[in-house]
Amino acid sequence: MARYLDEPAFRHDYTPRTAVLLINLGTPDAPTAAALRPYLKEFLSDTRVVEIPRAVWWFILNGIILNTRPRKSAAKYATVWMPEGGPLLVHTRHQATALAEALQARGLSDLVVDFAMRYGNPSVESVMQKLRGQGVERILLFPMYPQYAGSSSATALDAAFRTLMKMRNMPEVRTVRHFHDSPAYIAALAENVRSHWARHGRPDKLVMSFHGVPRFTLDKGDPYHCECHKTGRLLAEALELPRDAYEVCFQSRFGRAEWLQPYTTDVLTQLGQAGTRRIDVICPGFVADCLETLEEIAEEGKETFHAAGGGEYHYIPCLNSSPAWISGLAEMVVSQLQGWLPQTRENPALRCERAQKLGAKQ
Ligand SMILES: C=CC1=C(C)c2cc3[nH]c(cc4nc(cc5[nH]c(cc1n2)c(C)c5CCC(=O)O)C(CCC(=O)O)=C4C)c(C)c3C=C
Ligand SMILES: [Fe+2]
Ligand SMILES: [Fe+2]
Repeated sequence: MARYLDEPAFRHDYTPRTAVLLINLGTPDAPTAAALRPYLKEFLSDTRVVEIPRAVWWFILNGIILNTRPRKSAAKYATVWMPEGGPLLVHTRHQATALAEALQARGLSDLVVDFAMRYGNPSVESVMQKLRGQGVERILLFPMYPQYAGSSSATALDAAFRTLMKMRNMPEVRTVRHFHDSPAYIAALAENVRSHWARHGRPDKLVMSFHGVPRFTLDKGDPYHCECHKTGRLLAEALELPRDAYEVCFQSRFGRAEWLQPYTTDVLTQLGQAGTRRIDVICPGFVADCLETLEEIAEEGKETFHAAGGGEYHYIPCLNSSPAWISGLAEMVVSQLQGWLPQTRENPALRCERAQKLGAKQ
């Protein structure tokens, strides 16, 4: 295997470009067991995601999980699949297009905006290679996770760094670590909730459900738990909610180990048992709707709450391509790109000897 990826020969005659690369988690290519298997294998083989000793995990993953989970997960994906593909992919694609338009409207039409997925397609490597082919020499790597976690943001950046190791002419990169307390993100979330309330009235309780991670990661230094709580507090402040009007909880537990608590299912059950007349559930940690929000929260969550005796259940969709979010995202991008814009074309009179011999083309 070649040490480096194919890259275009160096040229003098183009203006080096800057790109924003949105990176999200990834989704299977189809809602089928056959498509789920390689996706789950790639995802669950990531040592940032599952920290069980490799030899033990290899047997559990290949012997049990990959023989049972693909079929079960495929059935869940089938309930949320959209005509253009998996919701996470569809929303991320829309977000990239809308962000490019918002940046154009700010006079940044030369910026390239693209997206990639940490697992599955389009892979981080393939998109970064495409960007190099487009003359991109500076990349803002933007994991689409508001709260930093080793198992989400860091592994997305690992994939980009691994790609850089395969590049002869390595571009400059900047990374976004998190944006859990960014005023633009909080304002977009608050706007999303307010517009839901303007149409449907207010609940007794706002449930903020974040993706969970194993509990031990908090003790070992992962700031994810605290960042989720800070987002929750800032969102509540923006909505002027007292502490007893909202709950922060954690969903999507995987395996038998303890994950961050309280678990969303327990909170929904308790609120139902308490006879709560109406709850609204929002998933602030996901900027795009996906299996975990549409199936686990909007569908299963509702069943859990109703089965426990609860009343009305409203799921508030993710930010997706809401105008407030896209404009907030553009604001964050512009602030991250300070000092990188604009880039200028090299003076032709100063081209190197090789380029002068090659003539006007170079
Ligand atoms: C095995 C442990 C898992 C950890 C740790 C984990 C962290 C984590 N995940 C997200 C965001 C998403 N996860 C999604 C799906 C999903 N997550 C896990 C497991 C862990 N996640 C699995 C096995 C799956 C696949 C679906 C299934 O079989 O249940 C998704 C949705 C993807 C989609 O296609 O729609 C997202 C998004 C974060 C942010 C995070 C750590 C903070
Ligand atoms: Fe997950
Ligand atoms: Fe904390």
